[in-house]
Amino acid sequence: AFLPGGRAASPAASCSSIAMSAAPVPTLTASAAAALDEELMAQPGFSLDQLMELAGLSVAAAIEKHFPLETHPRVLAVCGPGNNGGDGLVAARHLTHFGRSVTVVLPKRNTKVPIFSNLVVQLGALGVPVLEQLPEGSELPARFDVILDAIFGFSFAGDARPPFDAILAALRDSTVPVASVDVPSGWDVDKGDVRGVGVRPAVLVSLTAPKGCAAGFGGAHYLGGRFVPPGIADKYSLRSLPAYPGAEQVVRLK
Ligand SMILES: NC(=O)C1=CN([C@@H]2O[C@H](COP(=O)(O)OP(=O)(O)OC[C@H]3O[C@@H](n4cnc5c(N)ncnc54)[C@H](O)[C@@H]3O)[C@@H](O)[C@H]2O)[C@@H](O)CC1
Ligand SMILES: [K+]
Repeated sequence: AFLPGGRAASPAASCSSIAMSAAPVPTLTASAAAALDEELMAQPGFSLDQLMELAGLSVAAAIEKHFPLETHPRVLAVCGPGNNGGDGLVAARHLTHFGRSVTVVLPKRNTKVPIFSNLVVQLGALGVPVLEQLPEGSELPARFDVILDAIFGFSFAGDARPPFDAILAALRDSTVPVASVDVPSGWDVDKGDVRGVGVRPAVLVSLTAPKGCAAGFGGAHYLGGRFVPPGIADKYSLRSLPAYPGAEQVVRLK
């Protein structure tokens, strides 16, 4: 089921579209995604905590749908220094409540913004190990059934700096299936894996709307982040995104 088509793009929208299912799915450029994010907080007055909670819940729901608990009980959530990493911390908490055995890797702790410290405390209360370093690449297949890539999202730019460069390389080489949050880490947000150094996810969970890089993604593609009001959907030409069925937190695009 698709919502009625969107109106003409506003200058701020910077949207294009990708043909992935029955109808073209609109995409956001990195700059439009950042502007939309700010607008959600300024106009309907969402707090970052609210958006991050819904985003992380969507990610956990996608993992729950795609990777059965019986075959994929052990999840490694690798979390970066920004809000993409925050989504990963939230998803790790929900996945633990869903019955998964979750381990978090958080190489750079954000101690300045209380949201992040609180998320780490919440994981501690659930007994989730929070590591500073990625386990050896050779250990990953024996210890984990799925890796959540919450390293970088739509604000990533340039070459990944240490220690994330080595982490990206290890995930890229691993045989453990990767599920990426919003953007496959290491990919150019608008153009895709142009440098050939990014992760190679089996699953992508786009938040709010797919970013331009999703056009080059061949795996299972979900949309989550169920918080966009009609006025903002119109402004960014997102009206033609698929509707979420019932109480679902994700909808599969491909
Ligand atoms: N409206 C939305 O779409 C929402 C987005 N959220 C998430 O927020 C993400 C964007 O968050 P942010 O803007 O905090 O940015 P990111 O999480 O994409 O990354 C920013 C961090 O990465 C670092 N960084 C950037 N390039 C780097 C490089 N080359 N090497 C090493 N470090 C680098 C920056 O210094 C910063 O610490 C989205 O992708 C999504 O996952 C959600 O949390 C909330 C709602
Ligand atoms: K990511």
